[in-house]
Amino acid sequence: MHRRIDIYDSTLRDGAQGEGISFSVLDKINIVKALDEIGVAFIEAGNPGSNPKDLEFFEEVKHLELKNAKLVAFGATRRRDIRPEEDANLQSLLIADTEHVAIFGKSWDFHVTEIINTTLEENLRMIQDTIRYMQEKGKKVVFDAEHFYDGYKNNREYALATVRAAAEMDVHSVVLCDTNGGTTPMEIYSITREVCEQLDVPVGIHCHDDSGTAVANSLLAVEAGAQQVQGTFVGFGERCGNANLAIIIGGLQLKKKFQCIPEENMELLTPTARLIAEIANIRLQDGMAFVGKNAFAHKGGMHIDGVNKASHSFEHIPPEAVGNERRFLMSEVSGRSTILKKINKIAPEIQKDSPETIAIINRLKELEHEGYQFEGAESTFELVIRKHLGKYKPFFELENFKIMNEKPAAGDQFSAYAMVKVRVEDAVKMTAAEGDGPVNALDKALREALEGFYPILSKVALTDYKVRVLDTKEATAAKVRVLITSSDGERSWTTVGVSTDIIEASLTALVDSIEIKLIRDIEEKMKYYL
Ligand SMILES: CC(=O)SCCNC(=O)CCNC(=O)[C@H](O)C(C)(C)COP(=O)(O)OP(=O)(O)OC[C@H]1O[C@@H](n2cnc3c(N)ncnc32)[C@H](O)[C@@H]1OP(=O)(O)O
Ligand SMILES: CC(=O)C(=O)O
Repeated sequence: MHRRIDIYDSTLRDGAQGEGISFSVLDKINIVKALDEIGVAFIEAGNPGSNPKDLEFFEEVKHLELKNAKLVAFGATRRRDIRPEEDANLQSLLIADTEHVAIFGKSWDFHVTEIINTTLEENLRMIQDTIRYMQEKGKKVVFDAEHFYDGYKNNREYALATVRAAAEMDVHSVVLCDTNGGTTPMEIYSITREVCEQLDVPVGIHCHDDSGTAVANSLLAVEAGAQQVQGTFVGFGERCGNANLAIIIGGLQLKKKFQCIPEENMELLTPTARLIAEIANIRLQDGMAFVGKNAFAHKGGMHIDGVNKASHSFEHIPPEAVGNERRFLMSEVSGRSTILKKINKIAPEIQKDSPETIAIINRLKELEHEGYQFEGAESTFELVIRKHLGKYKPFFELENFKIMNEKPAAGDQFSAYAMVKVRVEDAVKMTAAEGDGPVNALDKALREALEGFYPILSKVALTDYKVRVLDTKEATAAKVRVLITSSDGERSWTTVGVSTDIIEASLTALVDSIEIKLIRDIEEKMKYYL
């Protein structure tokens, strides 16, 4: 292992400056626990001078025992022309009662004279007075040199003077910020290297992603000598976001052998990223490196064939190393190896060259051509395989159904009614149900009709319903693809239907969903008796 890198997470401070992000005190506490568990060194947990919620949080968080991370409260240097003890924001920082505080100060001469409207000399005094005051109060100070790289490019001597002013005070670290996210990777490397050579205190890096290079910039800053990396765990933050720490940790620890978090916690990388996204109520991008749902999803037939022979043929690291998982996607670009894996779950005797394998691939391609997509709906594909192999017996027959829409809806509650007639062997049952729309009414009527025959269906609920119009030129006569996700509380599965009639497409997906549940039920029972 190379040197240790301090991971400094600002999800709760700079992350909270991202559009659409708002944490409750409990959300913040839960994120602190997750970050501590995975083993980041610092958690910049809020800006106590900004709002009462952050102050309340710092009061609450005192009761938490952290095993790895140190909490940091964040705020600006004192305002111009006043003493630190007169500055309300600095007083709030003290109330937060953390061992470390982060103080951001100006490093770009233009910001000093045009944004905070003071002199270059007063700004240097603001930096040193604030650090001294905090140190007198027993705090360890992280100094964030805001806009350092833009400042360096505009007035190198002055930018360096601001970080020297902080370093002379023997701060915990001086962090170089690419606040506007516009600095290129090689500029970051050479400027950071120069600063690291000049300062006697540890240097950190804080990048924003406005040029899409925040991760690359952070990695290069470490190569140039930075010892602390600031960012947010899944990358959200002001404007385009902050450097994504999950990706940085993956890159630094697995590829460059720096130690960012305890080695045994690397497998928490994906669960932690997903938990933080969940708490923040954002969707983690499927394509996110290391931790995204697609990071190890293989679609091309040749890739799948390669991965089955040797996983590193198309994977840069094993997914388990970061707690992620490999997925093989079913589609028209799948080869026989992928399809065979699915077929073998139902008929282990079938080989790659068996005529059944070829016939099922051809059927898959035909169906995709008609508008089906099985990537997210493998349950329907399982039924295609079963039907093709003769390993399928319908559980029921839908003899007929009728749907009525009503507008305005009676009592403003339901807008649609459905009647269905089903046959199970010689028994026939008719039911009617009302629903929030035709598909909801049909779903309810169908389940009600079948529950008498198959009580297990009472556990099934529809959890997601998506419609995609496939040929927009045809307007209302266009084909639609309906994806339905169902759950029985333990498992969820997705089925698909395609038709020019949205009701028919929904019905196909609904029937497949019910059949899959009944097949799983039989499989469970067989396992029990074997
Ligand atoms: C790059 C970064 O991400 S830095 C962090 C940015 N984060 C935030 O702004 C979120 C939290 N901020 C807030 O809640 C509020 O801005 C507060 C409570 C801190 C301050 O609110 P207000 O007193 O109403 O000031 P407002 O936000 O309008 O303006 C900022 C003030 O801070 C001053 N200021 C800005 N940076 C600094 C600094 N590094 N040192 C000292 N003063 C500063 C500005 O000069 C301005 O004061 P002025 O109006 O006297 O010129
Ligand atoms: C300090 C900070 O958040 C920045 O400069 O971007």
